[in-house]
Amino acid sequence: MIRLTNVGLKYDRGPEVLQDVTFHLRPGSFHFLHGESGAGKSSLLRLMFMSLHPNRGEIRMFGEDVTKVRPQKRAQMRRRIGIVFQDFRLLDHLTVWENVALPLQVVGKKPSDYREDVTDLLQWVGLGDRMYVNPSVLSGGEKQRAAIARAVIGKPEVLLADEPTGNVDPQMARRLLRLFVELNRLGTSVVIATHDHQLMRQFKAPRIEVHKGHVRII
Ligand SMILES: Nc1ncnc2c1ncn2[C@@H]1O[C@H](COP(=O)(O)OP(=O)(O)OP(=O)(O)O)[C@@H](O)[C@H]1O
Repeated sequence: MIRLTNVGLKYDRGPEVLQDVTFHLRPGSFHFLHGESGAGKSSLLRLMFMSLHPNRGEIRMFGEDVTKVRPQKRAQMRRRIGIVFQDFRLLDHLTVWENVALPLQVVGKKPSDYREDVTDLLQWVGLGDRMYVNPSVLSGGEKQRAAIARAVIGKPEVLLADEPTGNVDPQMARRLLRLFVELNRLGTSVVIATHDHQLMRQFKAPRIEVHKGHVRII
């Protein structure tokens, strides 16, 4: 499903921030992505989301070599991936509800087919009374929950989440983890970048460890 072989990444003329990264994530797998600040976790997620290109090596997503596919095909492949960015990237000209509905709208689903699901999910993540406001008025934790709802609503084949519980209290972090586990149970491959040791203790899963640009799965 996701296969990286001897991948190297550098920004501009800087040093390689990821070196010789090789791993394979199977369909339906669940991994935490862990490493010190600046180790390269977000960069690795962006490579898997195909928004960054490696300087060397090969990345295959859904069986395709991502550096060889046309931009239009890459955009189609991205629709199979749910992503939670560290900076949320909610669209401020839409309501929270519309943001969460967007992934379903872009794949041509009818509003009548998803109206209830979007509302139910927003209630589940504790945003039942914030659905029709603009994301700009939300707190950091509320934005994070909206971004998570948007990433999971379409039951993507792959979910990539960058510190998805960084702005919420431990109880909400557990609730959100349950959402990721449930999605994984339905077949989604999940990768969650986190510093949260408590979260990693609550759910035993292999870790993709990033240390000084090197990656290993433990
Ligand atoms: N756009 C960029 N241009 C130049 N260097 C970058 C860029 N983005 C990241 N880096 C560098 O790449 C390295 C890895 O950064 P990355 O954000 O992937 O780490 P991280 O493990 O996600 O860190 P954190 O846990 O603090 O979010 C860092 O040294 C960072 O300074």
